[in-house]
Amino acid sequence: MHHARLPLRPGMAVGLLGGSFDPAHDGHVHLTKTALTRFGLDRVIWLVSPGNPLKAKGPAPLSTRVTHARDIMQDPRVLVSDFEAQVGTRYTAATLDVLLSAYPGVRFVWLMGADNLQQFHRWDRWEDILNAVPLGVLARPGWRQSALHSRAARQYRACRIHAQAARLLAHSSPPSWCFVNMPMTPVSSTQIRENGGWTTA
Ligand SMILES: Nc1ncnc2c1ncn2[C@@H]1O[C@H](COP(=O)(O)OP(=O)(O)OP(=O)(O)O)[C@@H](O)[C@H]1O
Ligand SMILES: O=C(O)c1ccc[n+]([C@@H]2O[C@H](COP(=O)([O-])O)[C@@H](O)[C@H]2O)c1
Repeated sequence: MHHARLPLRPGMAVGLLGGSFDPAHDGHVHLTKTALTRFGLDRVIWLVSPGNPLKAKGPAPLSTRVTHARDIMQDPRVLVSDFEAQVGTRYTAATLDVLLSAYPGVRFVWLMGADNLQQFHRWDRWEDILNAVPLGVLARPGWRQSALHSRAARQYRACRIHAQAARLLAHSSPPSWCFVNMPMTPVSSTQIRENGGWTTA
């Protein structure tokens, strides 16, 4: 399980944004900047997935997606990484197992758009994820209500941190989660692919 060492130090609050990034777009940038500010994070790592386990169709080649993501996301606090391919994981729970043991003392927070919270209970070992790291959820067009009524949200209602206390999230003990609104960026990778803005040749 060798990987290029990530530049993280104990005590840092580090957001993890997993995604296909097929391709990366302004919505991802916007989510990341909002998360840095609202959750008081020191760093965000984009974990460019080798392939979402729930999606049947494979994405564009990993190196293409990483290169494009690095072009789009230019902020010294953000690192675009192919960590999952390096360590051979594609399930989030497994990725977190590796990260938590390799970087003790780092305060990881798993970030996601509200659409992902809605189907979060279908992820492999989803309750292990919630028990491993705090979860920071950012609103996305059309998904606020269904996300807040999702199975995970209902089951873990008591562990929700109010948006006004979002800066406590990285310092809270899991299970904990926080739902933060942000100005909507109505863009998606699906839309870009359908408009021919991204070719997977
Ligand atoms: N416009 C957006 N606003 C807020 N969150 C977003 C936005 N676009 C993507 N996200 C979030 O970013 C993460 C990674 O997204 P992903 O790479 O799947 O992009 P996507 O646009 O959702 O792709 P696709 O359309 O192929 O499903 C997910 O947690 C997703 O919820
Ligand atoms: O671990 C799982 O079972 C799982 C199921 C669906 C999605 N994920 C992760 O969620 C992130 C968002 O995926 P995607 O394809 O919607 O961009 C990405 O890091 C995936 O690996 C993880």
